[in-house]
Amino acid sequence: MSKPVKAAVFGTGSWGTAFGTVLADAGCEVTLWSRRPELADAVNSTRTNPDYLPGVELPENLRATADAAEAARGADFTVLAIPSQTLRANLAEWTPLLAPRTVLVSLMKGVELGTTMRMSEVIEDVAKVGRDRVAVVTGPNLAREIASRMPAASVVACTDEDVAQKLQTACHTPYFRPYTNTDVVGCELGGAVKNVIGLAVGIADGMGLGDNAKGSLITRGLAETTRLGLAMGADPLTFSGLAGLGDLVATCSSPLSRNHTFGTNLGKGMTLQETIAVTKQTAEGVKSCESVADLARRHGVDMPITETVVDIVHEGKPPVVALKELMSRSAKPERR
Ligand SMILES: NC(=O)c1ccc[n+]([C@@H]2O[C@H](COP(=O)([O-])OP(=O)(O)OC[C@H]3O[C@@H](n4cnc5c(N)ncnc54)[C@H](O)[C@@H]3O)[C@@H](O)[C@H]2O)c1
Ligand SMILES: O=P(O)(O)OC[C@H](O)CO
Repeated sequence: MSKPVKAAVFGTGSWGTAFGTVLADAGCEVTLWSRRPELADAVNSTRTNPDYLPGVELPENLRATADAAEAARGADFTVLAIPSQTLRANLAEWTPLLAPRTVLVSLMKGVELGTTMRMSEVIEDVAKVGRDRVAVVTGPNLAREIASRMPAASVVACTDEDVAQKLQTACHTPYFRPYTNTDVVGCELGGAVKNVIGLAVGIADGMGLGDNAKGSLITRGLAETTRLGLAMGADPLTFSGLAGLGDLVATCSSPLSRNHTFGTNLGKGMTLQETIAVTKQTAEGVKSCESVADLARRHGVDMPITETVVDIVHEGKPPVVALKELMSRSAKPERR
């Protein structure tokens, strides 16, 4: 009998715990690394994650530890599920502990501030591994639904198709259907930019602008994501797939999305500080809107919705003023 696949998941937040559950349900032996020992103890003693996924029963073959070395030991897959902006510092600490041939898997949907690096690039840079040892999981995957074993499809991206297929097998369950893709650039951009568009749609919802506005923002948001992707060498078809359109639809329609909810609060008139105070979990678009806008400028790509989100979130522009400016941009053909 072959040995079970071992997975270490760094991050016991919503998605780390939910994806760890997927891996465990698919037959892997899973160890979650938790920053706080008391959360690791709670996971092991109650078989739940009371802080992030209360009420969801966790599988027996998933356990937690606050000891990073213990989590990393012998892992075939080392999954990273922490905020994008802390990845570099966290991974620098964990790199000496990694199992020799482990595949590093990013669950994160963000772009690093300052460097404008995608998460897989940060991983290659810090852990000094080739891109064939780095994979990305992305798509319409709201953690709470997946932890409740509700059906979803996803994308497992790696430049090495064999590695993508191994991870696909490791996380395939009756409720979680992963597809492989070798377009890592497109898959990561789809995931990071949808958070920014999710903020924009949330703002529009909070302002009560209606479903036509939502449909327009999703579609034009996808157009600007695709423009950026093309400039960065991504396959444009990736953006009509799960990592692009699929994730945008889920994020922009769900009250479970932190980015959508964050935007809704801003659109209703809460200040940035008030909105941050009521947001308990990672809403990546709040920081990544700046790095995505930076990336767009570096590639000479026009991203008006992203720029508008930056203006509202970071420059304090009132949403009504931003809306007026967005709508009064010069008229142009749809495909440019
Ligand atoms: N929640 C979802 O539905 C979902 C789905 C797909 C992708 N993602 C992405 O996954 C990533 C993680 O999101 P999440 O939902 O699990 O967030 P979360 O806020 O629920 O959990 C974040 C985890 O990171 C830990 N953490 C926070 N700051 C840290 C630091 N400085 N050092 C080490 N650990 C730290 C927290 O303790 C927590 O365990 C994000 O990039 C997000 O966009 C989330
Ligand atoms: O809660 P959000 O806004 O981070 O979205 C969660 C997932 O990325 C949806 O696929």
